Amino acid sequence: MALLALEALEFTQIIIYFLLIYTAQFYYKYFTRINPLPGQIPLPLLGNLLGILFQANGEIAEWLKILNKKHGDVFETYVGNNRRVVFAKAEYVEKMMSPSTNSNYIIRSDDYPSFEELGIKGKGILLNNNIRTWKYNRKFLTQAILAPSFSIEVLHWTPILFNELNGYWKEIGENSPIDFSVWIHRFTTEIVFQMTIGLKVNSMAAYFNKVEPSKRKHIKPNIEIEDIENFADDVEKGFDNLMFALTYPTFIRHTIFKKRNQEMLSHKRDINETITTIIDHRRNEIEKTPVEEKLRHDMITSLITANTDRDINESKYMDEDHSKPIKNEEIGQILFEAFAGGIDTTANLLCYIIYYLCHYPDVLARLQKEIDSIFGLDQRIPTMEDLSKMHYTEAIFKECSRLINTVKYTSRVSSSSDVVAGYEWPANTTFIAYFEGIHFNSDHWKNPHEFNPDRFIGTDPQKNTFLMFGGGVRVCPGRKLALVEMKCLISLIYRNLDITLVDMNAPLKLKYTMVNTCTELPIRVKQRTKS
Ligand code: HEM
Repeated sequence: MALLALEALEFTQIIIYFLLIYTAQFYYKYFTRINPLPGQIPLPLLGNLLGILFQANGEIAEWLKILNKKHGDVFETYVGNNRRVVFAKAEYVEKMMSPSTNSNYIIRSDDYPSFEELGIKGKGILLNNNIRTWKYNRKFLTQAILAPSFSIEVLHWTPILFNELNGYWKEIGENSPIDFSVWIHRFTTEIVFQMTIGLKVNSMAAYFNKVEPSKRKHIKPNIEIEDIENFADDVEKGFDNLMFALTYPTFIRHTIFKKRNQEMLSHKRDINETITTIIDHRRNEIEKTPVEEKLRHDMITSLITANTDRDINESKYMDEDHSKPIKNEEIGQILFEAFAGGIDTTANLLCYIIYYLCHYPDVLARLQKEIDSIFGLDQRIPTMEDLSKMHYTEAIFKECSRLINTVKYTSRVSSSSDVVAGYEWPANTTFIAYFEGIHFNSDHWKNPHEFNPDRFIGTDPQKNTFLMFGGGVRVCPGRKLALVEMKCLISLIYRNLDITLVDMNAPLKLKYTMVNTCTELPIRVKQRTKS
């Protein structure tokens, strides 16, 4: 018995010694780190997690805002034991935002252990740090969405789906509040699915049935996947999960938040299953299509047929690693990122735009004047030429993005040592370009907190002072698609509708995950009568 107690004591002592040595080592490394910057002193393993949880409500973006206010344009923060150097000034992010393919800043982040757990390590585009596969996958996405035919398709589908949306709004009537945030996520889901897999998923119809059960519509499913119409919710949950995975160190996720971690993994498995069914469905269709018959030209077909006998891709990207057909799991991750990028970012930005237009009637009047000058009383569908004339509309989009920031920051890891912001940094340093800080920096913007779309009229912002879509080699590949879709939709909305907020005093309700999500935006919709 005494021997056992002695052994237990020894074991406890060993653990205590180990912790003391670990902590001493951690703080030795911390206090002798290269280029010490202001920031909160980290705890071993936890980094600044306590500050993030208790001062910033668990949101890293909010934490950066607090540090930016306290320490200025250059500071540091810790995620677990890993240091992040943060910049909130255009000059400092210049190298990170270099478009050169020889850039030292191609890698977005280090590989978190959660990437392996989620099965996304080295896959897809957004968080893929394997430069070879990232390049290949990105080329596929950009080839599909930057082709002029893709924009033409967006112009074709946006009015059709707007008419469907407005049909439901007419039935709901002008006196009942409508949650624009939910409807617009449903709308962008429908557009993205149409553009990437060529299928209607009845996202808006299903929501109409939910809010107006007495007027239920019959929904004819195009693909037998349970709950596919609610995919926008999956995307939101996916971003929330990713943020959880990026915020909490592994041992915390596996202990205190074990249940939450399991939910995250189970949600990812469900999404994978849904996307695999979508891919199998299309594979089947392709197999059944006679060889002499042309295949539909959409993103999923381009991914499935790549490097096969039925390859529909005009230009072939091949290297020693990529001469074989793309595997299902890789196709799935690329598709998911196209869905996620296309659904959430655009939908949330449209919420900010509607909110600001309701609060600034003079800006709305100028937008309406621009739209009327392009379209008059003509109800024709917008063309690319029409969209190219919508300068004031685009300025509004930019000003809303500057003030609300759909994405508040991005990161890059240096591949070799470099001088940044006047300091020499070793290779493998992680830098954060804090967009929100840059967008509010009074060195770059006059009266930065004022809503003024005119600041984007007639002059281009100084280099790297406006980073709505990020920059450099990892700039958002969906930027053109997003602008075409949003201009087309806004022109349709304000040619046909008068929109008012249910509560003019309510602030915009936002929650930051990987994107700045508008959680609710109750509006009233009145059909516009033109005289
Ligand atoms: C208003 C709409 C959008 C905004 C504000 C937005 C913003 C951004 C930002 C800030 C980044 C990070 C860039 C960087 O690190 O420098 C990004 C990356 C990305 N976006 Fe978008 N985005 C939008 C729409 C889209 C759409 C429609 C798609 C897809 C169809 C998309 C797909 C992606 C992908 C795949 C990446 C990762 C690129 C890479 O790592 O190489 N985004 N986006």
